[in-house]
Amino acid sequence: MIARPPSELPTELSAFVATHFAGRASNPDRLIAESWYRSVHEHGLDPTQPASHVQLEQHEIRVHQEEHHDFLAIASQGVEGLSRRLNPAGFAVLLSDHRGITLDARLPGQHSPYADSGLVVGSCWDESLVGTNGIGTGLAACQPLIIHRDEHFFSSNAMLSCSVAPLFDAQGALMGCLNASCLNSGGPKQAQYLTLQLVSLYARLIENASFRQRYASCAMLTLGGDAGDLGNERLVALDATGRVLGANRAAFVATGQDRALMGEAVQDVLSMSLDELITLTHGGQRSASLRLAGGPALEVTLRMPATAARRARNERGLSVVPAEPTLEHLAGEDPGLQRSVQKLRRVLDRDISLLLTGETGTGKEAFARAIHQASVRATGPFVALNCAAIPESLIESELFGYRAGTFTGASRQGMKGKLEQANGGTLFLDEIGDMPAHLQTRLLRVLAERELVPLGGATPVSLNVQLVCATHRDLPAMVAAGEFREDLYYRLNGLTVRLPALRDRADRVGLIRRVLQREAGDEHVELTAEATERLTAYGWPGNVRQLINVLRCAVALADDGMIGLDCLPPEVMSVPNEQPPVAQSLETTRDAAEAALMQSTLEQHGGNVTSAARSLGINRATLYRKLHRYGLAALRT
Ligand SMILES: Nc1ncnc2c1ncn2[C@@H]1O[C@H](COP(=O)(O)OP(=O)(O)OP(=O)(O)O)[C@@H](O)[C@H]1O
Repeated sequence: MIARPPSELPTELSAFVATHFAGRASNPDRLIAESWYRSVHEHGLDPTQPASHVQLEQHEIRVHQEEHHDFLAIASQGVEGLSRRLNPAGFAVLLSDHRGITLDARLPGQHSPYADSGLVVGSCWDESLVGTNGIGTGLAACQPLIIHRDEHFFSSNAMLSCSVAPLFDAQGALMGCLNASCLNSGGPKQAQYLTLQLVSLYARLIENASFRQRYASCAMLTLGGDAGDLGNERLVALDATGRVLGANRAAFVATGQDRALMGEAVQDVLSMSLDELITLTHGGQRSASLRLAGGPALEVTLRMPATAARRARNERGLSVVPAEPTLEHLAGEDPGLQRSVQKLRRVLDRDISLLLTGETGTGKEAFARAIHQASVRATGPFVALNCAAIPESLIESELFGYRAGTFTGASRQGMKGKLEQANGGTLFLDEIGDMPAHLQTRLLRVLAERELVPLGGATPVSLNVQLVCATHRDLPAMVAAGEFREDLYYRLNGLTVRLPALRDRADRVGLIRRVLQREAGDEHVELTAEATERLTAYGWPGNVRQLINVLRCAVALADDGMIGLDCLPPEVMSVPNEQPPVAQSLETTRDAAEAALMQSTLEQHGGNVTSAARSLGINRATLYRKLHRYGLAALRT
C-alpha cells in the first residue's frame, strides 16, 4: 500500500515519504516524516537493509552506569514506580542517557522477547544508528512522542510501540529519556496515548526530584497549582538574597517567563522579596496566596533549608544563612584558609585561572562553587567536569562538544561541550591531572585564543569563562616527569589554593561541631567527650565528605541526643591515632596509607564497593578509580 502523507506535510517531505516508505501502512505525521528524512539523508541509513545494533559489553555497562551514577540514583524511584504500573500490562520500562544508551531496563515477567528486541541495559538507540525509534527520536525531537510499530525506521523494530518523554535538568539540558515499550500491540497508535501520559507524568516526577536534590540546600518556592497534580509542581530555587537559581519547566510556564528568569530577583517575578515571603509564610510553615502580574492567585509555599529555617524562626523571620556555603564559611576558623580566601577575593573577576589542590573530600568542588557565587559571573552557569570520572575517549567531546553528524553514535543535533555550556560563567575542571596529553594541548590553545571550534564545526565560538581547576595530584612533579604540559600548568595556575586535609585543619574541632549541627538540623544532639576525642584524633582519609557521612549516621544512631563511641563506625575506632611519619615523599606515604585503608575497608565490607565507599565518605566512582590506580581489585559491587 502506498503511504499517503497527511496534507500538512510539505511537498518535499511528502515526495520523500512516497519514494522511500511506499510499503508502510501508517500515515506519518510531520515529526515521524522528519525523523525518517533525517535517518536517510543525515544518517545515511537505508530502511531496506537490516538494522545495526550496538550493545555495550558488561564492563562498558559498569563504566557507563558509574558515569551516570547520580542520574540513575535519582531516576530509579520513578523508573520503579512506572514499571510497577506498566510491567503487569506487558510494557518494558527503560531509562536512557542523553545519547540514547539505556541505563536501566525493567521488563515484564517474560524477559526473552524484550531482550531479543534490544530492550536491555547497555543498548544504544541513538537515531543516527537505528533510525526512527522511541528513545532516539524522543531525544532528537526533545519532546514526548509515540513511535508506533512501522513508524520505526527499520522493519525489525516494527513490532514495538514506544511511548517516550525526554528528561531535562534544572538548566534545561537534556539528561536522557524515559520510555515504555510494548511488543506486538495490535491496537491503533491512539491506544498508546494513555501510556504516553503516564510516562510523561513520571518524567516530570523524576525531573522534579532531580531539581529538589540539586537545590536541596536552597530556599525552594512551590507556586501552587492543582494540589492533586504532582507532575505539574512549579518549583523555583532561590539563593540567600532571593535571586532565582533555577526553576523547573512548569514554573517557567506558570510565570510566563523563559530561562531569563535565572538570576532575577524574586520580587521582580512575584512582586515580593524573600524576606517578605518568609514573613508571610511564617518561615515556611504556612502557604500564602499571591497574585502574579495580571494572573490568577497562586498558593505559594516556601521550604527553607533546615539551618536557614531554624535561624529564620530564631530571629523572627527575616534573615537567612547562605543557601550554598560562602568562601568564608568554608574557610571556617582555619587561619591559613582564611588568608587564602582573602587572596582569592582579590584576584576574582580579573581573568586569572585558579587551581585548587587537596586530597579527596577536602572541599575542592565546594570551594569552586563558592568562588563562582562570589564572582560577577554568579548569575551565569556553573559547569563541572571530572576528568577522572569519564573514559578518556569521551573527555574530548564532553569538553569541546561536537557539531551535528560528527561521528556515528553521536547525537543528531550535536552537543555543546562543557566549555561552551560554561560561557558567561565558571568551568570547574576536577582532577585536571588526569587530562590526557593531546587534550592538554587543545585546552591550552582554547584558553590562549579564548575561542573554541567544536569537533566537526567550522565557526569558532568565543569564550568568556572563569576557569577553576582542581587536583589531588602533584602537578609540578608531573610537569617535571613530562606527564603534564608545563605551559598549561602555568596557564591554569594563576593562583593556587591548597585545601588542607581535615586532620591538618586548625579548626578541626569547630568544623566537626558545625557539620554535626548541620546534620542534626532541629534535633539537639551532642558528642560525648570520648567521641569528640576519637573524631578529633582520627586521620580522616575521606576528609569532610567522610566526616559528613560518619556524623549523619551517628545522629541517626544517637540515643537520648548523645553520640557515644558506639555510634561511630569501626574504621574510626580501629585506625591508630598517630599520624603517618613524614617520609621522603609525602605523596608516596599518603598513597600507601590510602591504599592500605581502602583494602582493609573493602575487606571489612566483604568486598562490597558501594558500602566501602559510603563508609570512606567517597563516591563509588572515586573508589573504583583509586582501586584501579593502586592495583587493588574490587571483589563485588
Ligand atoms: N569547609 C567545609 N564545611 C562544610 N562542608 C564542607 C566543607 N568542605 C567540604 N564540605 C562538604 O564536603 C563534601 C565534599 O566536598 P567536595 O566534593 O567539594 O570535595 P572535593 O575535594 O571536591 O572531593 P573530590 O576530590 O573527591 O572530588 C561536600 O558535601 C561539601 O559540601
